Amino acid sequence: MLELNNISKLFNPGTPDEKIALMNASLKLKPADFVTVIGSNGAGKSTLMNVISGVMKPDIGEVKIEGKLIQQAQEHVRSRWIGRVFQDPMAGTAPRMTIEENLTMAFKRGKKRGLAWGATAAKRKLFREQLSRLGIGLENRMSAKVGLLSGGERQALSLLMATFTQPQILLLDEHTAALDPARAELITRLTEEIVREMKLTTLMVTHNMEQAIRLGNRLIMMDKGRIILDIPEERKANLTVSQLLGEFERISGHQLSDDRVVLG
Ligand SMILES: Nc1ncnc2c1ncn2[C@@H]1O[C@H](COP(=O)(O)OP(=O)(O)OP(=O)(O)O)[C@@H](O)[C@H]1O
Repeated sequence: MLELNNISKLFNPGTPDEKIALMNASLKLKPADFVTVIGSNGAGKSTLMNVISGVMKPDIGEVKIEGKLIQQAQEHVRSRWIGRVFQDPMAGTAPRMTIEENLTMAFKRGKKRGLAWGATAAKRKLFREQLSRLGIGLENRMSAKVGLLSGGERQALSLLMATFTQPQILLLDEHTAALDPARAELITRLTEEIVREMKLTTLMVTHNMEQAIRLGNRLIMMDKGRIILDIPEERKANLTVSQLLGEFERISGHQLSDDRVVLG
């Protein structure tokens, strides 16, 4: 499904400010893989997401979706195949537009099959159905401006918009980190449901170690631009947070230094 081959990305190469963001990173995701990603500060997690979504071009290496090289495709073109939810609830939606207008944008981006663009009543019915899945009453507020929603509501809408057209890849970039615990729990539950129901191939960066173990079927660890460990489902199922941190230390030779780490 998604294939990264020997991706490297340096910032400010050849200067005293040189930073290795990715170094020879390779990763293959099978359809419906749900992979959680943890790592130290500056390990390259966001850069990995940026290289996949087309925000950044790698210096070297290949990005493939379903066997096709996509590194020449611009970010807006890739957004047909790739859905992304950011940490900032303000990032994925347009605040001055209504919920319905925001959903229309997401709908247009992917052009959901089988529904004519002009069929307004059918479109509205679909939006209402999708919103009611979130279970937070947004289906009754379709003409409300998105800027008026709470952070949690907005992030739920961002998640819905990112997955609306069943993207081939879903990127979740610390998407619960800026929310209070109750809202983070809601978004986590919705994520699990949507990913499972739609069988989405998903990559989720998190600072929450318990979440990294509990969610998904694979866990990868990053350090200094490299993927240092790839833990399959069987091993992940019985892992504890202290074993996970011990494993990180054993392989990287140092403790996980993450100023936003949540142990669980
Ligand atoms: N635009 C940029 N210009 C210069 N250096 C950058 C840029 N973006 C990232 N870096 C550097 O690349 C390295 C990887 O950064 P990245 O943001 O991918 O790490 P991360 O794992 O997401 O970190 P964190 O968990 O702290 O957010 C870091 O050393 C960072 O300082």
